[in-house]
Amino acid sequence: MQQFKTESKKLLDLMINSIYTNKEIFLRELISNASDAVDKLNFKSLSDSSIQLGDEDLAIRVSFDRNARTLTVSDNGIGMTAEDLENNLGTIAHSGSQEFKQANAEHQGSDVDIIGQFGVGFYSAFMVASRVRVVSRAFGEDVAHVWESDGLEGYTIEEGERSEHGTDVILTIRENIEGENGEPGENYDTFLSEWGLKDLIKRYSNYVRYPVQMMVTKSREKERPEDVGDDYTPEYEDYEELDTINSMTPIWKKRSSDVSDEDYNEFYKSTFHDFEDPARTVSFHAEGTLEYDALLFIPSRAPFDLYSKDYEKGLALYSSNVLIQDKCAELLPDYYNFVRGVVDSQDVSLNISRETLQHDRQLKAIAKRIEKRVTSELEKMRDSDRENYETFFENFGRGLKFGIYSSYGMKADELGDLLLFWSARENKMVTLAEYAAAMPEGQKAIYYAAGDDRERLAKMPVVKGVLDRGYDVLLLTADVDEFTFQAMRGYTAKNCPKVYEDDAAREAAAKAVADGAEPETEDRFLELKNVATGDLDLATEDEKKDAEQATKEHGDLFDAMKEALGDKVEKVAVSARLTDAPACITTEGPLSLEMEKVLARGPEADRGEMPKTQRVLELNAKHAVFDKLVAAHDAGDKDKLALYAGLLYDQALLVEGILPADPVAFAQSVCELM
Ligand SMILES: Nc1ncnc2c1ncn2[C@@H]1O[C@H](COP(=O)(O)OP(=O)(O)OP(=O)(O)O)[C@@H](O)[C@H]1O
Repeated sequence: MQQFKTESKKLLDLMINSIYTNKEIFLRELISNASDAVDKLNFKSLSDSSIQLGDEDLAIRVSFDRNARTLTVSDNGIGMTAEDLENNLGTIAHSGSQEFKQANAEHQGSDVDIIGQFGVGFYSAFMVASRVRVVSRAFGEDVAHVWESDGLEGYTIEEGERSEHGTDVILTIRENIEGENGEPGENYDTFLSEWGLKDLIKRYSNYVRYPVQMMVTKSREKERPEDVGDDYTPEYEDYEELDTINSMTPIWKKRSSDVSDEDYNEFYKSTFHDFEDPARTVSFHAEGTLEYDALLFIPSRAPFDLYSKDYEKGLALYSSNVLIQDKCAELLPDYYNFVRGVVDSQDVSLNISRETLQHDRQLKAIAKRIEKRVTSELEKMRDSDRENYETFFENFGRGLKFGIYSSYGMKADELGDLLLFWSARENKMVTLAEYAAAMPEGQKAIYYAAGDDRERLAKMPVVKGVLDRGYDVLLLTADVDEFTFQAMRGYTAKNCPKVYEDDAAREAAAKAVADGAEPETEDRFLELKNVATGDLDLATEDEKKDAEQATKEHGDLFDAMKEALGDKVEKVAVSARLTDAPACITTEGPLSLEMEKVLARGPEADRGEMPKTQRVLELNAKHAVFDKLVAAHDAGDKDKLALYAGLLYDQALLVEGILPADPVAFAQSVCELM
């Protein structure tokens, strides 16, 4: 059989320039290799008693020399022989670490956490280095070897010196490239600066299990000379000290019973840059085909940019303690975009650049589980910690409602129970289930009113009308509320009690159920009804009769008023929902006044595609104003009737929070009347 021939130069070029989107990850790759090398020696020491290692002996060191433009990553791990250098660094896509993992698969426990698998990470060094020199001495060997390459033509291996086992990877960092013609340049100097390197170590390698150390410059007060007076100003000096930069132990791998709330809170605040403790912390370990640890936080307050388009949702994704993605968006649905946290799995199949996963389905499986956990945590909070849940809902409720609306109600079953709305009767936030449970027998709908101000809504005649009949009204004040309700028909059908046409039907059904039979009477689902739209079907038989009578009697009056109002209204009619107020505006069809208002602020209005409400001017036939209307009409005073009709229409809109289309004309009409 013929062997494939590889064009190594081209392959190397591909490796260096095409795999990674982010140059800075080279440091993550070199530190991961160093960690693997230390891990291998550690593993060897566990099975070979002649090797004595103290835990504190094992470390990774990062250093740099700005003048020589070198950056060195050193470890005192297993090291490489000349043959290893040839095999591992001279062969692209040969992973000594993967081989090691396979060879020792049976004996590995949690003491080993080998990261390398593809055999390419090392070459990422050439993204930032013009030359790489590797000085390595294998454990148990007397001589060291030096591998060197400029990443273009090939490499050399020679004998060299190193005082003990381990490896130094020395990069000659490229010169900065100036930006040209508006194109950004490249600043390689950050890889030769203390803060730049510290930042990268913390970001990508914070949880590597061995210490990553670096000499750092610190400042201290100089010793005070003796006999100094009170006016002595302290002097400071810089000094250098070896610091461990990474925090090593991933808190999410610890059992939650071993971690204090304070530690979780501290971790949350420092990692996700919040100054308040999280409202909830959830940590769990998933087992099965895909094993992973997850640590999730529900913040106490919304970040200022939560609703801006720059906000990025996502959880940090780690594999073998190394950061793969800062914000893996696929792990969270949009409506849980506020959740922060970490997922760490050794089992996920990474793509070669270690920047994403190869298999979507693994992410999907994790995301599903996370969603369930967040939902149940929120339910727990809703039921046992209502005050904090209300704060949570104030912060993040809009996203949940939007989740129902934008999924066309598909998410209503999951999210519907988490919603809270203001109850006008109870004067507090309630869930739909709580509303339904408190309904008096015979109530056929969940009533709501929508507008931007709760106080104003509570005073609306149509709201009072329903409250007076003994039914609670939910006061919705968020833009998305009514749109969400429209997507929740399926929710009430499934999750709320059934309702019947009348008492007799309900009693017949209850009796049938008690007798163990199928109820013959038809039930229907509890509708969500805006108190200012359509027929509320609340009038008593007497009221209905009165309304019919008034309609018959004053048909001409209504026609005349409709004529005066023109296409502002569909019709003028007798109201069955008003008690004290003279008139109100209601709508027919699916669009309410509030929805029209919301849409007028959105892109539909800019495109000139605004749907219009079908408005009805409803009159209270028992109000003194009605008598005035009748009198004006009977006297044939068309002008007066038109004036009254216009005024009633405008003031009814004002009550709804809508300014008259022509405020000047409205003011003039009021004066005329006076
Ligand atoms: N510091 C080191 N000490 C000892 N061996 C090393 C060191 N760095 C690299 N190696 C060897 O070189 C091999 C190739 O390294 P490289 O970074 O290219 O790939 P990898 O770490 O195996 O896989 P991945 O591409 O997934 O990171 C490693 O598998 C390891 O055997």
